[in-house]
Amino acid sequence: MLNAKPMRALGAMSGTSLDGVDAAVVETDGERIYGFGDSLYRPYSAQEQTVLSAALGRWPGEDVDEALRVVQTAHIEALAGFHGVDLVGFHGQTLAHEPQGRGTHQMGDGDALAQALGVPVVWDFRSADIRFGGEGAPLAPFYHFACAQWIGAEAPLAFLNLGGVGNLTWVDPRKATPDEAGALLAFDTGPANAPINDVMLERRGEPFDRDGALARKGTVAQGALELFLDEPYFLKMPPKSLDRDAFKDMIGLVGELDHADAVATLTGMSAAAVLRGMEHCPEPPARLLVTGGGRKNPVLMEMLRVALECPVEPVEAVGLDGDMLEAQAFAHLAVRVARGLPTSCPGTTGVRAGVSGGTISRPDQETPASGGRA
Ligand SMILES: Nc1ncnc2c1ncn2[C@@H]1O[C@H](COP(=O)(O)OP(=O)(O)OP(=O)(O)O)[C@@H](O)[C@H]1O
Ligand SMILES: CC(=O)N[C@H]1[C@@H]2OC[C@@H](O2)[C@@H](O)[C@@H]1O[C@H](C)C(=O)O
Repeated sequence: MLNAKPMRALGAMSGTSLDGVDAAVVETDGERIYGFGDSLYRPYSAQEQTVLSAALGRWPGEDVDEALRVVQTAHIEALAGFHGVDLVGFHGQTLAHEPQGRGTHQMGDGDALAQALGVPVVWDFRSADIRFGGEGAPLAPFYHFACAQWIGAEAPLAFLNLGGVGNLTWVDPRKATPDEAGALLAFDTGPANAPINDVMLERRGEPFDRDGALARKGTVAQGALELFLDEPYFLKMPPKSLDRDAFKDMIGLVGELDHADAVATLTGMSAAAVLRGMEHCPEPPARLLVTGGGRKNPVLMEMLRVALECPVEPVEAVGLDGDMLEAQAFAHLAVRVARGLPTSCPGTTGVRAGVSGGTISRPDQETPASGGRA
């Protein structure tokens, strides 16, 4: 592959926990990371979250107008202050995900965003992968490969994202490219924060279990944990992916428990799902680097540490930003799409062969690069 000039790409991610939009700049040619730029978090208001929650499970053509307005407005507010950007990677808001059924729905209008920002926008990253037999997720693994090289890793390691859903990427940084056979194995581990958040909201009126404070006071109910681990998903070989609410029924398993035991048990379930996932690693990783909001939950992190032989650290241990890694991933992937490079491969989504997902929308008039944020 000829060397390409690095671009200043701006990625935007609105994740399954519906907390807000993360936006971050990466200098990248889609293969290597050259540096990081500015970043910004634009939270959704409680009212916006209510609108988005109500739209979960809906497909294109169903009643999503109000939710679409929330997503578009929040993204324009988050992204408009960045200048000197060559390309935007716009993930959108996942409302529904059925790779073997109706497909996947990342709500968002990349055309309108390109017009509003005056910058080309890459969006709809997941559909092409599903068309070619893949799960459509996870897609961050190609960026994890670039991160492994950026930090100079020489032995296989793993990245774990603890968002609403958990996903694990095993990386062999000795391979030349992410789509080389054996370079990556990735899949969703199971629910991570989503069920904890749902129960915290329902029982305590709080959006999440800050610092694992409630889980720490409770005890994991072993019976419920075992029932959870009987789910056929855990026996399935990767690649595999999940919808946010695929495990909604697990909340019923803790229905009879008091608040602290319920949250401790859901936290234990998230950790146990990761531990099951680790068994799929082709060889033991030298370390497990954790990104996403769950890395800030010390109870969850401790459950992983006591059960695993390798060090379990937040990605900050290697100088990466765990709040922005997914936004950066979609910046990096946008550049890959612009260059026609694959964004997924059999090891990451089960797609038949490497495929470059994403649609590029160009504005009628591009905004000249200028100074400012990023
Ligand atoms: N201090 C904290 N203590 C405990 N949990 C936390 C803390 N900070 C964040 N979290 C959890 O992390 C979640 C946000 O994580 P993140 O932003 O990675 O999710 P997401 O990107 O929306 O999800 P996904 O990766 O599934 O799309 C919060 O909803 C909360 O559950
Ligand atoms: C369909 C969808 O939006 N999936 C998300 C979700 O959130 C975490 C996990 O489930 C992962 O599969 C994916 O996001 C990350 C960014 C990914 O594609 O790598």
